[in-house]
Amino acid sequence: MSEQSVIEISYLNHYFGKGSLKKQVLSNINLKIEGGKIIILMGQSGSGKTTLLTLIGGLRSVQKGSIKVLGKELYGATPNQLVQIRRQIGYIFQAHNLLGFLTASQNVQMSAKLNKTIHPREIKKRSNAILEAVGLGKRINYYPDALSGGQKQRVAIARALVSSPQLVLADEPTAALDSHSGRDVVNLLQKLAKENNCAILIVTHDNRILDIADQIIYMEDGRLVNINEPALNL
Ligand SMILES: Nc1ncnc2c1ncn2[C@@H]1O[C@H](COP(=O)(O)OP(=O)(O)OP(=O)(O)O)[C@@H](O)[C@H]1O
Repeated sequence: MSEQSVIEISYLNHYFGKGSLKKQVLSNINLKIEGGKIIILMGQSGSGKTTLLTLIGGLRSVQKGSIKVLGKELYGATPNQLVQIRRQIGYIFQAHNLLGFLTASQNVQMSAKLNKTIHPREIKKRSNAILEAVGLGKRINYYPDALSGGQKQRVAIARALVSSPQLVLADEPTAALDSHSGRDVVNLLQKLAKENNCAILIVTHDNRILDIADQIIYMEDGRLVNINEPALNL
């Protein structure tokens, strides 16, 4: 799938509010992301990064324009179709959202269960194998409270990758981490992404992780500006 677009966005516009309070937050976004690529999305606070990420992730409805994710059009998609697409995407957020009453292994297994492609008998084995791969082999039965920030974020990565998604969306995955843990987490993300030929779109303010990107794109007032073409808008 490496040459095919995992994300294809054309003339996407998005608005918040109604009537005189209506405000345009995304303007004519066009973007293609291919399989296996790591794309970093940067931009000032309020420029529209999270709005774009949540639209791509099927977490809000497309109002105008087109977003195709893994070949499926999100514009006009029914809630049921959006659920199906969401199951094919791995999400990693700043607040890792682990369930405190489940162990690391159970948190990962729960995500794996949602993906009907994994045989029930394989779920535990796969979950523990991926925790091993992120360096938590000795912590699989720990509850989140007993793990450090970096370890929790590794569980979140394991959870996002357990079903081998072709797309991972990460919103500020290193924001809560010190520089050492942040570096570990992105190195891991890069390694696992390349192994699984998975595209990763990362929203970040963290300049220390830019080197892992195949491409860096900037957002300014709801518009995309490619770093390779700075004359366009900067
Ligand atoms: N639910 C909402 N209702 C109204 N306005 C919103 C809503 N969510 C975001 N906005 C506005 O849309 C614009 C884009 O917000 P968004 O969160 O996408 O920016 P961002 O680039 O991710 O910012 P940050 O880096 O601070 O997370 C901002 O002006 C914000 O105030």
